Amino acid sequence: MNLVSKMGKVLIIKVEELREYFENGFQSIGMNYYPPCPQPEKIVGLTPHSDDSALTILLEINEVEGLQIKKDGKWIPVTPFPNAFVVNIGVVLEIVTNGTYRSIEHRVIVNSVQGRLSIGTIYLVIYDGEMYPASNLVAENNPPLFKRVPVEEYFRNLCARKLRGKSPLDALRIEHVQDKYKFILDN
Ligand SMILES: O=C(O)CCC(=O)C(=O)O
Ligand SMILES: [Fe+2]
Repeated sequence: MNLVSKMGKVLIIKVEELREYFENGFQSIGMNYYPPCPQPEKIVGLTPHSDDSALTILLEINEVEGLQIKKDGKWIPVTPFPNAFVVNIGVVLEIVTNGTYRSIEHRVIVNSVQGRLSIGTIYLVIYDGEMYPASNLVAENNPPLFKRVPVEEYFRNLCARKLRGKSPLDALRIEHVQDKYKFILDN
């Protein structure tokens, strides 16, 4: 809540709205072990994905490289930093911040020498609520980029597919380009 509140303050999201979303959200924890592999180029540690959390806080326990983020179509390694967390924006915050904070696509690759250990906590919204862009971040010249969706429905759709390829977030995107063309045609 502390981290999310600070982000909300910077973006001028109403505190009540943040509470509604996050105060009774749940947190879970997961540990990942990527054993060394003699032919690392033939396998994937963790397939490319965006986190479906609000925030993910990750500790690369034994500081072995492997995490990569996709930037401008290229995979960039995230070099482990001693005693530091990696904080990832998840799709929930992307929706709430109306796209101001983006959830970045990432993956994990393995190596032939050293196993990699990480531990992540994910923080989520309340299950019986709805996800939608915060009201202060939506205006006539800044339309909502995502449709409002019940959290439960979003995660049901998410579980119906594998952790692969397009996120169900893409199904929620509102296309505004057409509105622009319509405006040009109408005028
Ligand atoms: O092991 C890692 O560094 C990343 C794990 C991850 O992306 C995840 O659990 O969602
Ligand atoms: Fe992840």
